[in-house]
Amino acid sequence: MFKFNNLSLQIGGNEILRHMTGEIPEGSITALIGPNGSGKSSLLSLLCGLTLPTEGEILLNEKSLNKIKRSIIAKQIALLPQSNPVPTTLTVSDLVTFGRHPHRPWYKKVAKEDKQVIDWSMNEAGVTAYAERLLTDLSGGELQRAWLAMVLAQDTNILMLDEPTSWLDIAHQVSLLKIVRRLNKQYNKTIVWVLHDLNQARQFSDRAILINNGEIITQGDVNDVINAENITRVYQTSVKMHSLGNRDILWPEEQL
Ligand SMILES: Nc1ncnc2c1ncn2[C@@H]1O[C@H](COP(=O)(O)OP(=O)(O)OP(=O)(O)O)[C@@H](O)[C@H]1O
Repeated sequence: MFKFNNLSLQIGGNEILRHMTGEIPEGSITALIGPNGSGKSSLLSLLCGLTLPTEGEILLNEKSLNKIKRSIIAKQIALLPQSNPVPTTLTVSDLVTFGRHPHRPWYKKVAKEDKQVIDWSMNEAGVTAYAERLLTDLSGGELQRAWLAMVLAQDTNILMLDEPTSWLDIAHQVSLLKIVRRLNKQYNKTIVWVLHDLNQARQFSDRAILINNGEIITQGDVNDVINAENITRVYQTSVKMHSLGNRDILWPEEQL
């Protein structure tokens, strides 16, 4: 699906990303992990075609991403950014309807098929009950799920989610992680997400790309990448793997 080769990004003379080479296989769930400021969102932005690399190339299904029209990319890739400005006059259902934008001309009425996808998306994200509420009247977690519904309504094969669980309580975190994994299994959607919770990343992803200081340190099977040795080295805090029931949990060694 995605292959990227020797990607570098400079902004205002600062080297943000350096010589990144890797791949994201079709139908996989890939977690981008790494400390704050390491370059995860910047890589996501390049993969969506929102930012152009200073050097290197991204291939989407063997085709150079910068040669694909934005209107075509919008039908293939949906992005949930880390933070969004909140439009003050929109309701949840207005926002989710915007998700259909790549599939219908703006001057046309919402078709029956669009309406079905909008309703399905709101239901999946758990926002149907407050569909007619203004975005400004929602809590942080409710708002996050409204944005997720908009992304789902875009109905793309690739979902890029930048810290989708921030603002969510633990029940809604698990619910979102499960929704995304079900979309992956049921519809073979390719998922790339930035997750700070390394145990969640390990449990819900197939692969991981570990980034530090704008470089890829390692990538591959999530269990090979997210281990105590790699995490201790890159995050510079000592962690250990513990068995809890039938699961391994990564936990800091530092005593509080
Ligand atoms: N437009 C910009 N101009 C200058 N520096 C930038 C710009 N965008 C990002 N950076 C810098 O690039 C580095 C990587 O940022 P990025 O947002 O990709 O990191 P991240 O790994 O997603 O971080 P976090 O986990 O904190 O969200 C940071 O040092 C950031 O300050």
